[in-house]
Amino acid sequence: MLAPHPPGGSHRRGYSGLGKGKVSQNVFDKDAISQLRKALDVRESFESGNVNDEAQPNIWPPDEDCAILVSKLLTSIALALNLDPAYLSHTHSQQLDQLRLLHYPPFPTSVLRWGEKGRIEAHSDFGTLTLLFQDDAAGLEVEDTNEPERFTAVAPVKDTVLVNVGDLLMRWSNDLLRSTVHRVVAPPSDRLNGEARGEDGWKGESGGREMTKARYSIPFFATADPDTVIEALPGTWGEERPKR
Ligand SMILES: O=C(O)CCC(=O)C(=O)O
Ligand SMILES: [Fe+2]
Repeated sequence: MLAPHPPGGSHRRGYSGLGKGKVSQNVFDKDAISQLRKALDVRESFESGNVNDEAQPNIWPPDEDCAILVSKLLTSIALALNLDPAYLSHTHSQQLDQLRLLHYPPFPTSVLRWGEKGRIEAHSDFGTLTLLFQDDAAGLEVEDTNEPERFTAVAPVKDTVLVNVGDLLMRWSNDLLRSTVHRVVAPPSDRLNGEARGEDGWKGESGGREMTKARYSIPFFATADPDTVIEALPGTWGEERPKR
């Protein structure tokens, strides 16, 4: 838990996990309150407030570590391209990053597999690099860069960060580094028994009662400072490989 609500009720900011809170507003008797607290509410929450409220400072997940990792990756990429090590990382000095907290609720597998509803359609990310933290729910797929429409499942690996190249870095590297088209669908393990499309949709033998479990993921999108001039990086173009 990266942004925990402080213990007690006075600093009302940050994240409270399931079963951490209990509203006891209309109960005043001490014994009754302690009795009530034994059965904690099944709820999680995140609280924030006015940025100028000094008495109640907001508590956000730290993103400094992500920015440091992005900087290290950019340094490695610069070295691999025979550039000055800081060539790319110094363009991220303003850290105009975006952190997205994603929750895909449990959903009937037949609806997801038949494509009536999706989790996230095929797309590429727009910045330079994306760090993706995912749980063990699976369902992420990447498109084959040589064969459009052919997707491969990306199995989640515990305690790892998945890195995607974004469109800006692809443009900048004159398409040497390709941005990955990716999507989230029902995981392969959720194939339906006797999978087949009935008259009323893709239901399988069980009549479409299976549920695909919830998925949580956190992408961290990095991008270059707005005054960065994006033109094909030295070494990524030449007679054989003209600038795009
Ligand atoms: O849930 C995921 O892992 C993918 C999220 C994603 O691709 C995005 O938000 O751009
Ligand atoms: Fe994405």
